Amino acid sequence: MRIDIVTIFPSFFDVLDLSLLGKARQTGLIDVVTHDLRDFTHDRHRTVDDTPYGGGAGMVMKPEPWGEALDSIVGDGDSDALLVVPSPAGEPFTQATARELATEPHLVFACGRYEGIDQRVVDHYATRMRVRLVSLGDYVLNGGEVAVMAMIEAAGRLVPGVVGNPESLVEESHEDGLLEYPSYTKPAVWRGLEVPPVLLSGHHGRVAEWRHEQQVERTRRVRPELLADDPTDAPDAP
Ligand SMILES: N#Cc1c(-c2ccc3ccn(Cc4ccc(CN5CCOCC5)cc4)c3c2)n[nH]c1N
Repeated sequence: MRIDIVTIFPSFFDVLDLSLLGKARQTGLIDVVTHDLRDFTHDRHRTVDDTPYGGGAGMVMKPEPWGEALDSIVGDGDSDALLVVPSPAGEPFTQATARELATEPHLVFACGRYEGIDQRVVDHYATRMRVRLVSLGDYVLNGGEVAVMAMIEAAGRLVPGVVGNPESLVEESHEDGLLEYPSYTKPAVWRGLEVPPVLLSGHHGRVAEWRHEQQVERTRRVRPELLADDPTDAPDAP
């Protein structure tokens, strides 16, 4: 997988050299390249923003640098790459979105700042490639970098070979539509708190049953809307 990130803060993504994704980069499973948007400006101040047409607070990111930056990545014709634009107005980023991104051979992330990117950038590239506006959640960040970091981590760990034990990806929160069960390790008693006895029983069937019950109970308590599609698990179900 090739990942290109356009941002005015390229060093923000240096942390991707660490941990799982660092190893994935070293082994060539995931190739991440950052591009400084200011390298695609031509004025002395390397200007990337200007005042909004129609008035309003804040500044909007100019289309010209974005056009030059994105053309340098995907060329000036049609592209098979997927352009992902973090935005408060985007579709919700979910585990399903992460799974979809993990199948893409080439992702290009456009990290906006200020009040966002001139709309014509999205409109122009939508004529030449797939473009998805995606939101990390219903809160306002100062730019796209934090969102892109989360999206790369969520999708990157699903790329085959990145996570050592693929089985660990199966029983995770949201993978099966439920929140994860509680986990325990040694010691068997800690500050007077015991590990649930079923987990010490060695009976795999009972352990699996208990873990699923915990998932359903936790999901019903914390995220009942995730159960709404399955009336047998819905809250107060008969
Ligand atoms: N993913 C994600 C995000 C983002 C996100 C993503 C990308 C950028 C680029 C700039 N910003 C700052 C910003 C602040 C406020 C607003 C709203 N105003 C715009 C002008 O009209 C009035 C309303 C927009 C942009 C960003 C925020 N926030 N929250 C998420 N889940």
